[in-house]
Amino acid sequence: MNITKEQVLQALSHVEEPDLKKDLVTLNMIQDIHIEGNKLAFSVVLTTPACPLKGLIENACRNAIAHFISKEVEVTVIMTSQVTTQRNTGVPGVKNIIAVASGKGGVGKSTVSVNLALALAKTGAKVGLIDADIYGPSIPIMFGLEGARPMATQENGKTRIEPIEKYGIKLLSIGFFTDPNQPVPWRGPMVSTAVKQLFNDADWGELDYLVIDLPPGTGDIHITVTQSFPITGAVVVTTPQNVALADAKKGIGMFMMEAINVPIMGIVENMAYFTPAELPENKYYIFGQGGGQKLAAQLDVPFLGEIPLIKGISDSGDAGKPIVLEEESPMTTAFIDMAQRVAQQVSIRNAEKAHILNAVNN
Ligand SMILES: Nc1ncnc2c1ncn2[C@@H]1O[C@H](COP(=O)(O)OP(=O)(O)OP(=O)(O)O)[C@@H](O)[C@H]1O
Repeated sequence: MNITKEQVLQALSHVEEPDLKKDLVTLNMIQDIHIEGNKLAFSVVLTTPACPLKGLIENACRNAIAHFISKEVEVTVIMTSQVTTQRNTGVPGVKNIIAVASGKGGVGKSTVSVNLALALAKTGAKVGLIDADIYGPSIPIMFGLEGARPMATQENGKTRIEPIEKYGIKLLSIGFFTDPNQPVPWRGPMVSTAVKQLFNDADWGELDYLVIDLPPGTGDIHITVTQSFPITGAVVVTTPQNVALADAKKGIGMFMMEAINVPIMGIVENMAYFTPAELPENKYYIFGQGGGQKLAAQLDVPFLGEIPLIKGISDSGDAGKPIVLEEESPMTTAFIDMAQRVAQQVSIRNAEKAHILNAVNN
């Protein structure tokens, strides 16, 4: 059989990337085509290793080759990725900044930030995490790093902070620089300077995603961060109760304000239902069902998933080993699904931005 590269590209131009709504060839996602007799190999370069549609896209490619060329072709598809970016994040080497916020305190914003960062890393992405929650930095405890002090060096009169590496991600917490036994009353300008240093003075290296755990509510830090660094998008965490949902709505309203203008990547409903460890298929919606989903529909923003209330989540946080690190548990699946949806939103935003930039330049 004589297959040509043109035939392969022609066949694969019938495969659409479901999120980006263009075909794989136009999106330049097909690379390294090798043909030897009836053997064909090529790479599909996805926009994130956390792509939830990986399997679907691979199958569509195989079907297109069988349909448009021949069923006799032996196809090897290599699924790889190159995370996209469309803006200068203000932090060299960092492609995307994802802010995690909540209207109310205690809804599980830090739990979601940590498990989101680790889930993205688990899919193969390069990930960093900043804990900017000055009122209660909980990330040191969740990583078993209480009392840790990151290395700092002086370079040409500038301080360089080395983020701490654990469980495959790089992290810095405002808590590494304060004494938990002597809470300092932070003043506005001090906070802004300290938080900016976590971005600017740290050696983050190359990162696909930098996740930032913001303090609850809306305040100075939100304004500092969103105005100093172009955020790819915000993930808003809520619990199902009406008070939490009302506060989440306020939080989303803040990001949507003209002066702030951060895209909302979606809502995560934490503690959505209770599941007993011994009966994981039983779901008890003790605080009411579907509130997060309804809010997302009302505000026309994506819904990123429900995370159950499970004692293991809080135990693992306290024990310094977040639950998503467990190999096989329904919780790991819930957090990985959520992380995939977040990565999907990042890719969609970046593609939309590229489209707008192209339209402006042409
Ligand atoms: N899905 C869950 N199941 C069980 N416990 C949870 C869950 N999510 C969070 N928790 C627990 O609830 C408490 C608060 O969570 P977390 O610190 O993540 O909230 P937060 O919104 O970041 O709080 P803060 O307002 O202090 O920043 C922690 O003890 C955490 O372990």
